[in-house]
Amino acid sequence: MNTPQPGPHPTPQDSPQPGPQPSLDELRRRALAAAAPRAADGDHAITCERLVRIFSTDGIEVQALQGLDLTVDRGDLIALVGASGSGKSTLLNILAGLDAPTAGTATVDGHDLLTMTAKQRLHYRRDTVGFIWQQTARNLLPFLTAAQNIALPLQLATGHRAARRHRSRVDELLETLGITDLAHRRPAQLSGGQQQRVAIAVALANDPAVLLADEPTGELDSDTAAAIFDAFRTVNRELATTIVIVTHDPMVAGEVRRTVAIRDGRTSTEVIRRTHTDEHGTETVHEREYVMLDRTGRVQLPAAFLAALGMRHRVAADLAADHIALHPDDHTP
Ligand SMILES: Nc1ncnc2c1ncn2[C@@H]1O[C@H](COP(=O)(O)OP(=O)(O)OP(=O)(O)O)[C@@H](O)[C@H]1O
Repeated sequence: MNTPQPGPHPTPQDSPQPGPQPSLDELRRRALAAAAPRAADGDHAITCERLVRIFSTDGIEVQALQGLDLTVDRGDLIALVGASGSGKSTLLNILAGLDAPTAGTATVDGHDLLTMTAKQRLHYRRDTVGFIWQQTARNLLPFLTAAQNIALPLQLATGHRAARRHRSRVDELLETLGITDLAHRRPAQLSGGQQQRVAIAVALANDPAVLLADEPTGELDSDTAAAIFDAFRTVNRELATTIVIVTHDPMVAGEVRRTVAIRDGRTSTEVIRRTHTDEHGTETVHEREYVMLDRTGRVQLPAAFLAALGMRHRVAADLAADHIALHPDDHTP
């Protein structure tokens, strides 16, 4: 509780003496310093704080991201879910370096996405992130074979100098994704699921720190979608790549350890799944839903919980040894 403390009232002597006004440059420097991201956190592949993206079209402003907070640990595999228009693709495009945020902070593998120059953004897109689109045809060049598609980002990064190294990287990715026998086929000779496997290999070619996928199973039937998710899990396990997948598919969201829900341009709740193996080797999966806690201590409680207990404008908060209890407001004036 922030109770005002009794104390001496300020007197004219206590008031700051008028001094020279700071220059515009000085004010700008202070504002930038205050807004600067905190020191890069070694454990986090992705950190977003109070991320804002405003689109202006025909004089109308849409606030697609409204102060979104998200951290993703290195090596994590997470699903981002949310209703249409909640801001999932906007977030993914920012993380991919395809779009720039309006305000807030966003750091991926130590790269500050707000202050990047156009040239740095180009390098970032090529070396730090891999991206997979929903439209299978958009991920691959139709006139190249699967192996040539995978080799292309390597050649763009280092030229043709390291051809032998490129070949072994292509072979390694074909094998990890179980598509070695498809190496010489063009996209039109592959099924949708096979094309997405090749697309994952293309996105991984330059060994990115983070792999981003926007509805990668949206055009696939459920069996093929499950197989693609298996491929993501294999890549995550074997190559330790951090993976963020936007999806509408509740089945897909149920397949990852962490599912983060976005609502109205903010992260709202997340579900963490833990697998427990007992002494007989039997596995059980435990699920727990969490709400986000931001740096100022704000939490967004699930609407269904609030409605169930009739909680509206305020709640009574009590601190216990290991939890905080929230009770409906029973205060009668
Ligand atoms: N380029 C743009 N110009 C104007 N408004 C945009 C633009 N891109 C997105 N928006 C708006 O921002 C909001 C969030 O859109 P976004 O595409 O991120 O949602 P989404 O959660 O990915 O939706 P979906 O699941 O339907 O793809 C929407 O209101 C959308 O209309």
